[in-house]
Amino acid sequence: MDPNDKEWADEQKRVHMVVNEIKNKMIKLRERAGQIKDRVIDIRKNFWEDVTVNLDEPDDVIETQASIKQQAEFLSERERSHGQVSEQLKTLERLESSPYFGRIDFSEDGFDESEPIYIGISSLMDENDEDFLIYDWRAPISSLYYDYPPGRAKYETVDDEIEGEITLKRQYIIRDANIKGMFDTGLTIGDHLLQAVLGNNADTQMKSIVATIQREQNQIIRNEKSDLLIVQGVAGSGKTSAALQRVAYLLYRYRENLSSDNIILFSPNPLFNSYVATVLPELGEENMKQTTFYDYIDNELGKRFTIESPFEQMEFYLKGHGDTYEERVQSISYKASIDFKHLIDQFVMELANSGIKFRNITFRGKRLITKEQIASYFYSLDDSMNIPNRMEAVAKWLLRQLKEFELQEMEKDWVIEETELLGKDEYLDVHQQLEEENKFSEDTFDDYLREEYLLRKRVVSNKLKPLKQKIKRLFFVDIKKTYTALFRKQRLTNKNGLPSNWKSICNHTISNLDDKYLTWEDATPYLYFKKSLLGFMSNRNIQHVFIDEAQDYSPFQFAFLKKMFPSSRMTLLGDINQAIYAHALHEETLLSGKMKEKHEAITLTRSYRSTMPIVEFSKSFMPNGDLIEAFNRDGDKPVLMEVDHAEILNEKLLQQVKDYQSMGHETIAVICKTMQESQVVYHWLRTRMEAKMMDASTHTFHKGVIVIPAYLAKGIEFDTVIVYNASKTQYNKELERNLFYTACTRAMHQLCMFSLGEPSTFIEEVPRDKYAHYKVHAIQKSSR
Ligand SMILES: Nc1ncnc2c1ncn2[C@@H]1O[C@H](COP(=O)(O)OP(=O)(O)OP(=O)(O)O)[C@@H](O)[C@H]1O
Repeated sequence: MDPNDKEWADEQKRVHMVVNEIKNKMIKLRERAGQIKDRVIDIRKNFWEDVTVNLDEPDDVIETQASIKQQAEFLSERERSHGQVSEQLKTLERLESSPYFGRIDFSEDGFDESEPIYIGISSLMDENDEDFLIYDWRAPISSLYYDYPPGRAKYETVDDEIEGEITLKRQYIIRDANIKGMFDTGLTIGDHLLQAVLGNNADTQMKSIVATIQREQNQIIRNEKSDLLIVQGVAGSGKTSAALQRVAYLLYRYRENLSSDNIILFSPNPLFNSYVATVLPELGEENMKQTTFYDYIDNELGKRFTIESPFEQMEFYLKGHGDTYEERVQSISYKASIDFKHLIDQFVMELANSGIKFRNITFRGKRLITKEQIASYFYSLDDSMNIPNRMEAVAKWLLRQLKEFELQEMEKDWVIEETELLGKDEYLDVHQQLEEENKFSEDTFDDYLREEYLLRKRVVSNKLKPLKQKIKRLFFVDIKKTYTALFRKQRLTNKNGLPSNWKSICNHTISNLDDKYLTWEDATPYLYFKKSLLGFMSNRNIQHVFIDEAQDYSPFQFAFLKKMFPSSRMTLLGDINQAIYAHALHEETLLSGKMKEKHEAITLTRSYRSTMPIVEFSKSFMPNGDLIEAFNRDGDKPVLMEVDHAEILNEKLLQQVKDYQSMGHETIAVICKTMQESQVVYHWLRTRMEAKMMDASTHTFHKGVIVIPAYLAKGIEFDTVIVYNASKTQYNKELERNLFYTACTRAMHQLCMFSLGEPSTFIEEVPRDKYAHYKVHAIQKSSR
């Protein structure tokens, strides 16, 4: 639409009117914030003046306490409302520059007039608080905007379905209260706007997509019915974006009962956490809890074990050779399976009758209760109780035993000696206690004995405290030894379904456990086993669990998470084509459509991240690639440069990076296959230009030239991608197909692949017209 149109002028007038209203509201709110702040300062200053303090009689003490409590509540209520007003101000500040991005004119059946609905990141009422000037994008009526082209349409309210006709659908780009662009749109939400958004440079932080959410993405965002929602979406189809806008939607929809603390997102790596950190705050919401599955496990087991990270496991896998390589691949695959979980469950059932290993309870080098006594008590308990409940009963029994022991121990010489070593404070404390308890005792000798008694009690109790705490934490169960017994026992079996190298796998597992080392494939089963004995203490505070890159979770890991969050709704998002972990090779991934649990599945087939030529190229070597659809954004064909010397490769790489920089690209990723390769490339590059290395410990994402292994680039995107060595020797095995696909699909605008020698078989599968192929024999010379 043209800025000279009358309609444009009218719309601009409305923007000014709305922005004026926002400004007025801000003035009023600032005034209110100031008043509340003054009041808060006032209350803090005069806190004690307004409290009646009287400690003469017990009744007076109670009254004083009540008075203090009341005053404290009054203060925190004021502080809370100050917080709320500040939040409202922040939202208005966000609206001030760009109050809305969309409009639909909707005429509800049964009403004559069609009403314009303006949609923005938050609602805004008019001066009299009667009419909506802006509707929040998450309001029920706003779904019309995302779901329908002009014509018949309907939306659901909490208890009704409203039908009618959309007579107009319009999009705006508004910056600093000026309309920069305005489009009337048809079927999909603004190709124009989407083209503009996707054509921008990559950012180090993900952006919100509320202005251009597509219909199929909206289905994910607003899904309220499913307890388990599984999204299979091709690379760049907006899975992560949809997940984050879904969090914002849920926080709005259930704002009475749901807060960001009730939502957890499992993300693929620490870098990803910072990459997505700004989306929710941009939408006026707080971030949900975020963790990686590794951090979650490490938090539980990291004190007792060194735990291999999934990336270390990946490095092992990608090396592709070694004496025990095949055996370990088998082990990874089996330990990821539900069969292995069944094996553990079966073992736990047997342990209910015998076999759990316990630890002796010792104190000052002396065995107080032997492991045999504990075992005998445990197995004497009613076996209709489950194991964790029996463990709790054992803990209580042990604490009772300790209490008896404590009384006996008080008489020992060492205790008397230690009372002499107690500090002045302890003496004073005991003296005071005695004074309170024996206020009117006049017998000094008696008082002395009592004092001594209390001191001895204190010495023993202090000494026993750590032991009691350990008992409460059920440390008397020797989990490692019990778990090891599973493999000792198992290595004798040769059942169907077990890997052919099972005996050897068992031996390796035992030796790792002895060394307090957990491989990544062992970590979840071990924790699952531990919790099967000690109790899951499931996290009922979490109401929604989001798992991004869900294809990388094994069926065992998923079953574990279900058990940890039994009452939570789950949203799993992933792409089977990006499954790169070894267990995914033989085992089903969560997204392969064979999930047994009741679930709803949504498929996203359209890729928004990369230009059409990049999508066309990368889908050509993927099975079912024809189901991947490219968003229509033009760009250069991917380039393959085949070189015959590592030196030439490096020189060409340098040249290519410089070319991309001169084209204005800001994030340029050199993607390698392994960490080792990345380090070599990084060391070469950084002596010639500014470059950064990203490894598993990188927590923030910066613009510039980045060297990164493919598996760490998951979930993020770059203006341009250079695949360092896309040769046949590097990308050949089936899982390497997915790794290569993941690498290529990180590119938004340009993709270049170098190949030292013959190119990867995957590239050979791509029709020749989908990429440019250059063979470079010497640095200056290149031929087509
Ligand atoms: N509706 C949309 N409007 C604007 N941009 C979008 C939309 N959907 C996706 N995008 C953009 O496409 C890119 C890819 O999105 P996102 O990272 O959410 O995809 P993904 O499916 O999680 O990708 P992958 O699995 O490859 O990591 C992002 O830059 C995102 O902003």
